[in-house]
Amino acid sequence: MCSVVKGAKPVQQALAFTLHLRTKTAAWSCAATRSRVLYPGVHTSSRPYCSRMALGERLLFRQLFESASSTYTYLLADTQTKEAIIIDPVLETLDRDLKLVDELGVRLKLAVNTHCHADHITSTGLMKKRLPGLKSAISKFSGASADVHLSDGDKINFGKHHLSVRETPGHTDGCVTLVMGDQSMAFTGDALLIRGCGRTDFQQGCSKRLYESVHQRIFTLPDHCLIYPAHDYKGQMVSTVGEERRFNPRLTKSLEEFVEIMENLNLPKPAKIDIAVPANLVCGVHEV
Ligand SMILES: N[C@@H](CCC(=O)N[C@@H](CSS)C(=O)NCC(=O)O)C(=O)O
Ligand SMILES: [Fe+2]
Repeated sequence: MCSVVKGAKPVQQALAFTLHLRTKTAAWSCAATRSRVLYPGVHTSSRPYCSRMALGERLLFRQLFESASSTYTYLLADTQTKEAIIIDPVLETLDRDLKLVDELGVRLKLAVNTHCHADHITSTGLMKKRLPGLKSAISKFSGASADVHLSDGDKINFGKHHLSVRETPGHTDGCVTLVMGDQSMAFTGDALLIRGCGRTDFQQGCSKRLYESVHQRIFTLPDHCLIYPAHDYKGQMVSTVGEERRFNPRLTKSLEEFVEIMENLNLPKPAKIDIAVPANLVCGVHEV
């Protein structure tokens, strides 16, 4: 049964985190061909863990990409019970994602958004219509409607696996990072991007809060913990906590320098912000 267990205490969480050193050979896929198609001129084949398909016993893991908004969607499932969850699915790739779910024979139980996205419309609302029984989830601080409102410490169970919810506000009030139970991987949404981070100039953004979120709630994970963000604009697919702690050009700086950097990004606003935010506040579909 896939479920969200509310309000696990930090001590309980810590006990649940049994660091599982994986000695078995994981299944890998060849990243080179796909990378060349998706990102001409960008060579990612030197980082084979980018296309890691299974991290260990009974875990199915897929990283999917939506090219118009450069969004990553993640599918995770227990290969024995077939219970699955999807993170940050995009409207434009709904059919692709549902086809994959069908082909892999997994049962999607929960569609989670890491935050109320400003650049694309989520497919969670339409996905629920196509898959009766599917529930949606988003942070209680997002202001968005969903079947489940997530809080810090909640556990999202799927089969024998779970993701722990860590609130990581700053890009928006309702940003969460989802951490695998064994802390082997973290889905950081737009809080922490690879060698970057989410902007803080709209949707209640606050650079000081984001800095504290990343340092206190993400950089405290083990160095080997894989970082899977919601976006990448340079063809990068995965990083680690250790890498970002050492090489992130924004978050290796002092708080004061970070705030200064964020105040001077001068990014154009996302092209779809005026339609995406209102739509995402109602799960991606306006009720008629
Ligand atoms: N050009 C894109 C929007 C790009 C953008 O603003 N990305 C966001 C994440 S989506 S809310 C961001 O935080 N970027 C940080 C950065 O440093 O790039 C569009 O028009 O959609
Ligand atoms: Fe965002």
